[in-house]
Parts: sequence; structure tokens; C-alpha cells
Amino acid sequence: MRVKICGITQPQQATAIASLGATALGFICVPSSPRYVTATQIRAVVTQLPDNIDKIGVFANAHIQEINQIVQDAGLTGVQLHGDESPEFCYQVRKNFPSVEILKALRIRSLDHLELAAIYAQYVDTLLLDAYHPQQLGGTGKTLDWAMLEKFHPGTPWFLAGGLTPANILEALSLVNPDGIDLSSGVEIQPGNKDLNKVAELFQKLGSRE
Ligand SMILES: O=C(O)c1ccccc1N[C@@H]1O[C@H](COP(=O)(O)O)[C@@H](O)[C@H]1O
Repeated sequence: MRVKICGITQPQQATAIASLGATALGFICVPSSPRYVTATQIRAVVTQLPDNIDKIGVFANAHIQEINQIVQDAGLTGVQLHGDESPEFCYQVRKNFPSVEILKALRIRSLDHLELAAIYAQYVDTLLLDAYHPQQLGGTGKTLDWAMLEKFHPGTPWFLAGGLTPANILEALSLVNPDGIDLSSGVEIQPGNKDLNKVAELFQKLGSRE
């Protein structure tokens, strides 16, 4: 299973988290976030990481030119669209970057909202389900109703996100069968400062399932 740890700001923490077993690291390119990092800061982290780690930039309602610039300057291998981007916009990003993984985050309010997944699945490589929060775009620590996702099979790979922690990950995975998981605030001391003990605990819990 893919494991993405998001909201990375510090190079030493990135390499430690990769060594612990993360397959992907996420960098928040949303200026209003307390976890925001510039392309220069991301590049400083990315150059320290092994090639097999996915380096994913998280954007929300950004202009396509800005995404283009940051992908190139930072050396990203993936783009996560976490705002209100339309399927057409996702398709434009996909066309601009054929060799970059495009992920669309859906902030799920209700069962009806899950129907959007089938539409977006046609235009992106990967979906990511996060919990809806009326004031914040992401990194909220709010969980989804996992039972609602027991039969979720969108026809494209997908990540489960939203309020996952070392304490609740096994319960979540007993109900849901995603291709990957994505954690941010659940493995933090404060926004952008990751708690390596919690990350280690996460991988220990995941290891206990095998
Ligand atoms: O983390 C942020 O600050 C953020 C800001 C804007 C868009 C997305 C953001 N983070 C994403 O939120 C989810 C879940 O986070 P959490 O585990 O509930 O804290 C994750 O996909 C992050 O990429």
C-alpha cells in the first residue's frame, strides 16, 4: 500500500520519514496554509530524497501557469489538486504533464458527493478522498465516515485521507480498502513539524497487518 505523509517542511524530517517507509511525501503549495512551502524550499528537500519516493505538490485553485512553474522549479513528480478544480481543469493539467501523476482530492460532504469520483476518475491518475470542512481546505484532522466507503471502487487508484492517525489507522483499514493512505496533522507536533515517533508508530501498526 502507498503511504503518503503530507505537509513536509524540513529536509531532515523528509529523509527520516522516507527511511521509515513512506512511499510519497507531500508539499503544501497553498499560500494560506500554515504548512506552505515555496518551490525553492521544496527543491531543497526533493534533492535529498531517493528517486523511488513520490514528491507531490498540493495545490488549491491555483492558476495552471503557477502549477507549471512550481512543478519544474521544485522537481515534483505529482500534483494534488485539493480545491474546486473542474474535471476540465484536471484534464488540462494532465495534458501539460504527461509524466507527472495527477491526483484530484475530493472533499466529501455526503454519500451523493461520492458520485463525483466516477467523473474525475476519467481525467486524473489517482483520486484522494478527504473530509469536508466549511472553513479549511485540508490538513483539518477531520475524518470521513469510513463505513460509507466500504463499497467505494472508483475504477482508478485512490488514497484515503482525512484525520488518519496511528491510533485510528487500523480501524479505518478494517472498513475501507484504498490503494494508499495520506496523513498530515495526525503525525504532527504542530503544523509542518512532523512527529517522527508518531510516523514510526504508524509504520509499526501497518506492519502488524501483514
Ligand atoms: O495540510 C494543509 O495545510 C492543506 C492545505 C490546503 C489543502 C490541503 C492540505 N492538506 C491535505 O489535507 C489532507 C488531510 O489532512 P489531515 O490528515 O486531515 O491533516 C491531506 O491530503 C493533505 O494533503
